[in-house]
Amino acid sequence: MAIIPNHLSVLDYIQEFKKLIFSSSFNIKNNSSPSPIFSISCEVEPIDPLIFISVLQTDKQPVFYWQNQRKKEAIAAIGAIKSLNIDKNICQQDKDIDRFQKCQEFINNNQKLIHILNKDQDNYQPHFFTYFRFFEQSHNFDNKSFPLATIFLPFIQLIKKDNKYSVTINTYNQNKKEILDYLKDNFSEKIELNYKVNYSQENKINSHLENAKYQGFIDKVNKGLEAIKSEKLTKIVVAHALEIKTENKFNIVKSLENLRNNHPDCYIFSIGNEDQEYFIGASPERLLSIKDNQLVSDALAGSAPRGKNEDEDFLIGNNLLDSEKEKREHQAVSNFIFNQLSAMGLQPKKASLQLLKLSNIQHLWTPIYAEIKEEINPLEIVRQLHPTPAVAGVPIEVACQEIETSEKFDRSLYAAPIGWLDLQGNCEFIVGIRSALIKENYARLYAGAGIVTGSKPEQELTEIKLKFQALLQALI
Ligand SMILES: C=C(O[C@H]1C=CC=C(C(=O)O)[C@@H]1O)C(=O)O
Repeated sequence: MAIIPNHLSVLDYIQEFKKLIFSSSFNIKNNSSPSPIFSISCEVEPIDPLIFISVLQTDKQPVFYWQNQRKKEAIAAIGAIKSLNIDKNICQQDKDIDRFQKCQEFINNNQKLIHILNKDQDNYQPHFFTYFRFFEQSHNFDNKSFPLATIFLPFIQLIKKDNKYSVTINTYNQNKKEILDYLKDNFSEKIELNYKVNYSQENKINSHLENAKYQGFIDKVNKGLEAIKSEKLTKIVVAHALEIKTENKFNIVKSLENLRNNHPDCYIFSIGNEDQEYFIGASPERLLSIKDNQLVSDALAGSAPRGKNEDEDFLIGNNLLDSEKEKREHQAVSNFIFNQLSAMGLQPKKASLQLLKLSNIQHLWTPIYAEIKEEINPLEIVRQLHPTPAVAGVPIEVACQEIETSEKFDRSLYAAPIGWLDLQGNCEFIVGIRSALIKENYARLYAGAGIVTGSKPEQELTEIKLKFQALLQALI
């Protein structure tokens, strides 16, 4: 029996649909209950994932969005039918807790409960969404912010691949027809008709909370150079936080749209938690992707600005490729990824060193490939790869200790893994750089730069200013 009465207005339709998928009447409150979860997928007409989120998101629900224009891919997920948050207290009780392993166990336990009701939609499987803080233990923790690790299976997910769009609903309600009726009834159009654009409000920066903004960064670079000179380490990635307050609340959707327009070669991402706190950004760095057992990881380090014209750009790119100092900074990353994958029994292969040209900056880039022959948990690989020397340094442990003492702010999710995993062992993780933590009218923007022997504080400052500028342009 079709459940949608003919008289439903477009607005009612959305309310009814939200009630159906988020409603507690079908939800078993106890998270440990082994109740079966039914997963229903359906191809839908094209819909902008940002509009999808804006219309369907309700308060107190986590959201996950990412989009890569160059790859013609996007994912959006809302709500959590199952979730696990690993917070600081759990780790204080049990020091040996491995947050990556716990998340993998969460997947293993829950995937047994998932019944895929329409197997014909093979390409569109339910995904788990997950993200981590940079540090497992840190005295800089801001308690109210995101937990050490989060993983969830959403109530609803949209996937765009090339020009195909699909919606997956995970529910305790096994009435597949009822849900499919909604999805097949001009779903995308009805969502779009409900979208209210809120672009009118101008926003202005009220105050820069951090007055001695950049001197602190120069000091940290000099401290890093001293540690390198004393042979404590050979590389350190020094990050800086720029805190701003604006007159009005940040418009997250508008900011993401700006990021998407300005950075078509990056992964644009947004994670929102139940407290309406967001972590958003435009990252060029893929930590890991696995598709049909083929693994790819990007070593990305060594930077230069883009030229004002083609000739200048070509020259700057060539200088970057020839720079002994930039190559050293880069190789620390490619060697680390190569060695970590080898230590796991994989046989990685490095592609040749190349340039990744983004709209505002260019990087040295080495893609690294490996075939996964035996069963290795994707999250175990993530654990082995995080943090890379592109965001920490060499040796990793010493660099992390230095970072902790010299940085006075909470890195939170900055420079840490963000990603999804499906039920067939495919996954994709990015590194959460070029990012900002936002709540209402407050934002903390993050940018970092790798320091090795020969690094010049003023040049590193120019690099992080370039990174901040790109974010600020999108946020305000
Ligand atoms: C740590 C950041 O970038 C890393 C990734 C690529 C290039 C980098 C560099 O050249 O310093 C950094 O290692 C950041 O943007 O916050």
